[in-house]
Amino acid sequence: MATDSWAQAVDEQEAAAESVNRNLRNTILQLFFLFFSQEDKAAQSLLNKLIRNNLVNNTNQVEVLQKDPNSPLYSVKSFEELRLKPQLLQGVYGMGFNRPSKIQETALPMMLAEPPQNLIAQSQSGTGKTAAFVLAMLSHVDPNNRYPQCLCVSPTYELALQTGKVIEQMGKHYPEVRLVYAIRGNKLQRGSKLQEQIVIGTPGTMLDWCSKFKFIDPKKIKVFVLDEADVMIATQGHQDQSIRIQRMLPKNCQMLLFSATFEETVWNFAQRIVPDPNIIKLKREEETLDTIKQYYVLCNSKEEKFQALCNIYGAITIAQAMIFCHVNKATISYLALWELSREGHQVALLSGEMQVEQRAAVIERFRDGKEKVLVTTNVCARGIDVEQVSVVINFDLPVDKDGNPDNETYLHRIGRTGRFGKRGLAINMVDSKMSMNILNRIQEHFNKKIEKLDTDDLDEIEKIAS
Ligand SMILES: Nc1ncnc2c1ncn2[C@@H]1O[C@H](COP(=O)(O)OP(=O)(O)OP(=O)(O)O)[C@@H](O)[C@H]1O
Repeated sequence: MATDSWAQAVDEQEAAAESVNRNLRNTILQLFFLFFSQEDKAAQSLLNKLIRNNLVNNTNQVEVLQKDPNSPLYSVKSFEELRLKPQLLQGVYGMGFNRPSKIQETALPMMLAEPPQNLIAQSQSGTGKTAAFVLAMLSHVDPNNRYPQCLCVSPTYELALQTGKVIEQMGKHYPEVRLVYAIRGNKLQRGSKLQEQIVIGTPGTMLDWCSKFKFIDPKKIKVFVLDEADVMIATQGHQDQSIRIQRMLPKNCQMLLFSATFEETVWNFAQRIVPDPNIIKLKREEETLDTIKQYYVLCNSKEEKFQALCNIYGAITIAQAMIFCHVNKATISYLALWELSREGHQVALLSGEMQVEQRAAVIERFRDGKEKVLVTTNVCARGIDVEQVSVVINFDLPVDKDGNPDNETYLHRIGRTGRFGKRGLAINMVDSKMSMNILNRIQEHFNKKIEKLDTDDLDEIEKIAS
């Protein structure tokens, strides 16, 4: 049985590789044809597209990065050396992962040690944190025990669904382990006792399931994961609920906190609530990814910002883009429903005011490539993993409630592109002295220069994308 599924996983891998090769062969033939017909511009544009779509260089690039000690994808070990169960190795390879990333290689031995150790871990966006804690949960469950043993809490409904999918994929060859979603709308009968070993959900429903409805016996939990831990701690409601869940868990329950960002006060708080933790922390200058190029565009009005957006779209091929703006219905509707669609783009709109089920459906369509542009707010800033997002646009810069730069949100937003070694482009729209000041403070905070881009110069735009 195990051998069959292994063979099937290998077949799937080979079929995927074969289809990539076929596409590559066709495109290269097309490229030769264009060069020989002296269609230089068309050939150049196709070549750029090829590179941007990562058909040529992404696999190579990941391999190169995984050998570069300065890259967050650097690893010296194989997944075998991390001593994963054979079923999980099959899951990992079935997902097309060849080697662990730095965070996976460092965090997994700590998380799998006996006796279990707590961990607070920071690693750049898109470097495989989810896979790391999912593997830890799947490794710790005892499939013979039919009750919840691992709880994983995410800040949003759609992120909980996305992480659940990763658990399902990684655990594909480990069918005895089951998963349930503690999210709004998933109604269980009163008095039920869950048999699934892993529960993934949002903090409010998870708390209700542990305390009010008693679907989960918190005393039997072995692993408690807080994904996007800094926002779980910094947001009042999430913090209360997460801490109330934590108080119900046994003293020796393993606590795992993960995020790409930990503001100093949040980091200190995390260390107070997690007993004796292992710590993986980035230096400030390591937080940004070199694979994401950052630019800003000077504009005088909303209309000019929109024109800049159109120029960018006119100059480069964008696989998929996410455009972030303030929680302002008027701007969102202006961009999504009217202007961009009128320009012929397939645009989706996602804001926090929508029903959660509706939001999940929008993300699903975007993930499937049915829409190429997602206009959204901070509700999508964190965690969402859509491989084809090659450009992130901050139509409005991220600010906190006092109007100060929200550095953490900035990092999470731009991290929706450039996932796992891919190259990405982040473009910030600046439309006032105040927003220039915010951008400057973001640059200072990360000690990273954000270059100016003239969107009236199409050649310049083409250059930054090549
Ligand atoms: N070892 C690996 N080899 C190849 N791809 C990987 C590996 N680990 C993770 N990935 C892929 O990299 C992408 C990013 O991973 P993931 O979503 O876990 O990042 P993250 O660190 O949790 O990001 P974020 O901070 O945005 O939440 C995913 O598409 C995932 O499938």
